[in-house]
Amino acid sequence: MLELTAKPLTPDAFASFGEVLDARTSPSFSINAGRTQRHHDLAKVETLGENGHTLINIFVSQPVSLPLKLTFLERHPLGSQAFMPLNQERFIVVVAPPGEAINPQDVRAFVTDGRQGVNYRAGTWHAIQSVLAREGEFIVVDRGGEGNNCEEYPLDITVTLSE
Ligand SMILES: NC(=O)N[C@@H](O)C(=O)O
Ligand code: NI
Repeated sequence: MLELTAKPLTPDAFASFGEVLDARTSPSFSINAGRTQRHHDLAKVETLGENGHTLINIFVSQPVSLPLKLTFLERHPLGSQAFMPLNQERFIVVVAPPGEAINPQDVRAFVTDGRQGVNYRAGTWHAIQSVLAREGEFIVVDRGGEGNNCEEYPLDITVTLSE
């Protein structure tokens, strides 16, 4: 059993797994006659394989209980997957680097602060969406198309929050 304490999510700590989506830490430029700041091109959307194309989805998820007990991580080899909360929901992120096997020492657990989203790079191992405290609504941008784009890797992980 791998036991992890989730740490606050930061762009640097997450850089090898994908991108953090956050208007507070990303550059922007003014559009719409100055009424809007555009935080432009924040993450790489990958849609690989046959008929690969981008999907825009809404996930409505029930909260997880803590400590979070995981029995697997999953990956999407053919595409990236981004989650952005619509109502400042916090969620737990558990990731491991792309590869055919997971080294338990490389698994990392993070917790978001409500203003952050994530984009998992294609092939990054991750826990399925794990929203905290209340039902959560998320914009999810990922890949549609042919082929199997969801693989699971059995791994028992318990995640706690330090707070
Ligand atoms: N299966 C699905 O659409 N969602 C998962 O990939 C997830 O990461 O939550
Ligand atoms: Ni996923």
